[in-house]
Amino acid sequence: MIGGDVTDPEPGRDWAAFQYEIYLNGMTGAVPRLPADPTRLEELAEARLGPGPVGYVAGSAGNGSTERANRAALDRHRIVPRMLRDVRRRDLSVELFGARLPAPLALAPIGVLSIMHPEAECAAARAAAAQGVPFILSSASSTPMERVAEAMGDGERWFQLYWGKDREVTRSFLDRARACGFTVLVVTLDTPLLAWRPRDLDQAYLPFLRGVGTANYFTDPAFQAGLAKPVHEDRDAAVLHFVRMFGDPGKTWQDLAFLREHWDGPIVLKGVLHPDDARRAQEAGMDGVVVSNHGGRQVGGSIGAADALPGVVAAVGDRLAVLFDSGVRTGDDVFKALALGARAVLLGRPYAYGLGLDGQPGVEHVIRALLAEFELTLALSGHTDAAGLTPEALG
Ligand SMILES: Cc1cc2nc3c(=O)[nH]c(=O)nc-3n(C[C@H](O)[C@H](O)[C@H](O)COP(=O)(O)O)c2cc1C
Ligand SMILES: CC(C)CC(=O)C(=O)O
Repeated sequence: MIGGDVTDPEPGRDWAAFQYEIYLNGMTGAVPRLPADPTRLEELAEARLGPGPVGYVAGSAGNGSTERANRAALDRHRIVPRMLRDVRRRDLSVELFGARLPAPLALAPIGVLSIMHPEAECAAARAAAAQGVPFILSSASSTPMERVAEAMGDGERWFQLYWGKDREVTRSFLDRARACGFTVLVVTLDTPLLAWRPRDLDQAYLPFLRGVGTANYFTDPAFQAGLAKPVHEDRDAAVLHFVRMFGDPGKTWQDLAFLREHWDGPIVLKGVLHPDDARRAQEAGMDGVVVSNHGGRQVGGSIGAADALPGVVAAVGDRLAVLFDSGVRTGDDVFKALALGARAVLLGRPYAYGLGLDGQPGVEHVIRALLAEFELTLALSGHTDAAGLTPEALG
């Protein structure tokens, strides 16, 4: 039986070595805990956790056409591999907001993760930290940000803000996030209201109404100040207050000045799909945008996110960091997004399924599999630097 390293790895950087780890473990009879094909995760998670929680994660706005458009847009772009280009040394690292990341990947903000696993955000954040990938903590996490920050040690952490109606709560969230060592603020623009989501409506499954995803709010002094009675005395009233204030359909571009004033670090606007909105982000002093349609969960019939990416990159790519999510499932999706001009991608639903199936190791498996496949795709297509990909790599 072969033992030891078979891939000449540089420790901690050779993502592709995961491929041989799986083969070699399998040869000793160890059954892989999760499949290598990420598209099987949803089905396995549903079998394990049932239709409510997995339906919430998998569900979309309207009839799901935006989610399908996300896949179609990525599938339409094709890689044109080049040969004989010496791809022994590969560099997946990228520079983002003054930090060097080992790979062009962060975990997308996903709220309410306790519906998938009891260790919820703490397990996902630890997995991200162990793999050197930034973890973006949702405002609607099921664990208070202080506990998640403590669980993940010195791992790179960004904070996603749901920019609600109460300024004092926003100010307090920013203060708490800063104190917890979150470096980048990700402001989600596409969720001022919750979309029409038929699957959740038919199952009457909305985590907040069950008190999940409210932990940052219920532990917040500014939020508590808006309640007639303490949370433990009237939980239903606290949930209703949360539902009423977490989104704000009244916000406009002018309001960004408040965030710029109260957050010193980089600010990234998530949910930008139009080049003019990207230009407005730049004019408002923002540092980056995430081209995203929230995984098709907000606007049915929307443009596929990868179809929106080239226009946004052309508008602001030389001045702002353009990130991408919505539909990323495989290593070749990461390759395509980078070739279209994204600096990094955010991974969404697949890591939530990995969490549901196997907690922290499940999330680590999903991250490693994605990056192994990306590194192999990069090399087999004749490229060595993630940061150097351009549209020329595509047909
Ligand atoms: C269950 C679930 C909860 C989410 N919660 C948030 C959230 O709290 N904040 C946010 O900005 N985006 C949230 N998102 C959107 C993700 O950050 C990301 O944009 C989306 O999952 C990308 O689509 P994909 O998972 O299909 O690739 C959520 C997505 C899912 C599936
Ligand atoms: C509406 C949110 C608070 C959670 C979310 O972003 C989502 O479910 O897509």
